[in-house]
Amino acid sequence: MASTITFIGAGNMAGAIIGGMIESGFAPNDVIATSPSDDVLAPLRERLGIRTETDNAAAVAESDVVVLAVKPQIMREVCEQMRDAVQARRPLIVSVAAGLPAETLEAWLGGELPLVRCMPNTPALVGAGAAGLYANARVDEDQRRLATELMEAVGLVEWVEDEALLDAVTAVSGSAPAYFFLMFEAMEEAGVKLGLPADTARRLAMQTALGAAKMALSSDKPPAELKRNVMSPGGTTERAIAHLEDAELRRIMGEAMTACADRAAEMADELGQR
Ligand SMILES: NC(=O)C1=CN([C@@H]2O[C@H](COP(=O)(O)OP(=O)(O)OC[C@H]3O[C@@H](n4cnc5c(N)ncnc54)[C@H](O)[C@@H]3O)[C@@H](O)[C@H]2O)C=CC1
Ligand SMILES: O=C(O)[C@@H]1CCC=N1
Repeated sequence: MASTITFIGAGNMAGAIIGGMIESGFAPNDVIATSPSDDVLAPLRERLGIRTETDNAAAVAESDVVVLAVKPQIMREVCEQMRDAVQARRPLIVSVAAGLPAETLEAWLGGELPLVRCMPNTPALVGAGAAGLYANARVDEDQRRLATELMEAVGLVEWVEDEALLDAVTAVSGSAPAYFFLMFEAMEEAGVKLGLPADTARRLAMQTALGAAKMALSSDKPPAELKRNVMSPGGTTERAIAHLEDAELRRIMGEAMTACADRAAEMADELGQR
């Protein structure tokens, strides 16, 4: 039996997951997206053929899975407003919100609910997402499979058994597309300084990132060895890599990712304790 999956919130993340789901063959009629504004919903409805609803509780009343995809800052209010509908239906809850703990979300929704916390990323839109998932003790095997199926429709799924590790997942994949986009910006700017047209530099940098990722994923060699294979002794790459190592790229990445994970934990404190 097909499950009805409702997305509460229809912004960047929900749009990316829904787009990937439809692309991978989920029936548009089984998917509902909600938002207070029909202006947000209309393009999704028209582009993807999914159902939409401005009333969260009405959508929940016919759902088997409810994906919480609003900003963490308004999550409490949104959960409390649909608490009765959730308790009447008891669907599987999947939260994609950064930071917010499973226990807090479950309490805001009235308690005793199967809940999966998921940290996805926006490349889900092109079927190349990477998500970390954590299930609370009420999630049964079928629900675990359903959550896996939902997120595998848009990319890689890795389960973690310790909820705190989702902060690490946020640093490694949730926020990480932005690190690579920053790298693209920097490479394009440098390419232009070296004389290339901007669009040429951009295309070359992006294709190279795609190639490097595909190659690393399909190789049994570790990245360090693949890197060494590009570095001819006394050649150009060696010079570039030495510069990046001297500039302590590893330390900078470590600090940025620690800041990211710390912020996820901080958000849980800020938002969960109200
Ligand atoms: N953007 C990203 O790369 C990632 C975001 N997330 C998480 O996804 C969640 C959503 O983030 P974004 O999609 O970036 O935000 P967004 O601002 O693009 O989307 C939020 C959506 O919620 C809707 N909304 C506002 N009030 C509502 C209400 N009362 N009922 C229903 N919908 C309502 C808005 O219309 C908007 O469409 C956040 O909790 C964030 O932590 C997680 C991983 C990656
Ligand atoms: O920046 C954020 O808070 C969200 C969560 C992970 C990616 N975007």
